Amino acid sequence: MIGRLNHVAIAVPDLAAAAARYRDALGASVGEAQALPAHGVRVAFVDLPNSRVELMEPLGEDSPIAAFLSRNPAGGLHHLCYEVEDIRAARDHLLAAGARVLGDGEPKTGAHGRPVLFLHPKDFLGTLIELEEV
Ligand SMILES: CC[C@H](C(=O)O)C(=O)SCCNC(=O)CCNC(=O)[C@H](O)C(C)(C)COP(=O)(O)OP(=O)(O)OC[C@H]1O[C@@H](n2cnc3c(N)ncnc32)[C@H](O)[C@@H]1OP(=O)(O)O
Ligand SMILES: [Co+2]
Repeated sequence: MIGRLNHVAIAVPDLAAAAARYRDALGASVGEAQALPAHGVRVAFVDLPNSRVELMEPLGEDSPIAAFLSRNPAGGLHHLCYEVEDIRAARDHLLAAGARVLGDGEPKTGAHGRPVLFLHPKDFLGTLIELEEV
């Protein structure tokens, strides 16, 4: 069911500082920051030869990554995003298998303009998983 690794996300307290660190210390190519108010984050993608890193800072009062950052004030690995061909079929398969799909279970539009869903970290070895339909 899951295909390519689309991105690995890092939650950070300061996106500009994180982007500068990747650019200056690691010589990475970091895209423009994009605010995603519907998701409560501002993100910038680090493009790599075989995948991407998503740097994310909280946006707004109810950011879903605020609590994570209070537990990890310097930042930390936040989620893995896998690609799927049919996100609703994947969701239904996972629900039937007893996994928890976060939110109301309806795919939302992600940073790449494609449908995404999140799976509870406690159901997947302590790892928050995002699925993105491609
Ligand atoms: C979609 C746009 C963009 C894109 O790529 O296109 C993005 O990726 S946006 C990313 C930001 N949005 C989300 O992360 C949405 C899904 N996340 C959530 O709904 C919450 O973050 C949630 C429910 C996973 C965690 O909420 P919270 O941090 O408030 O903590 P809880 O007390 O509810 O957590 C329960 C339990 O899980 C552990 N936890 C929390 N976050 C993570 C994590 N990222 N990785 C691993 N484990 C996590 C937390 O420590 C608690 O564990 P416990 O042992 O019970 O203390
Ligand atoms: Co993501």
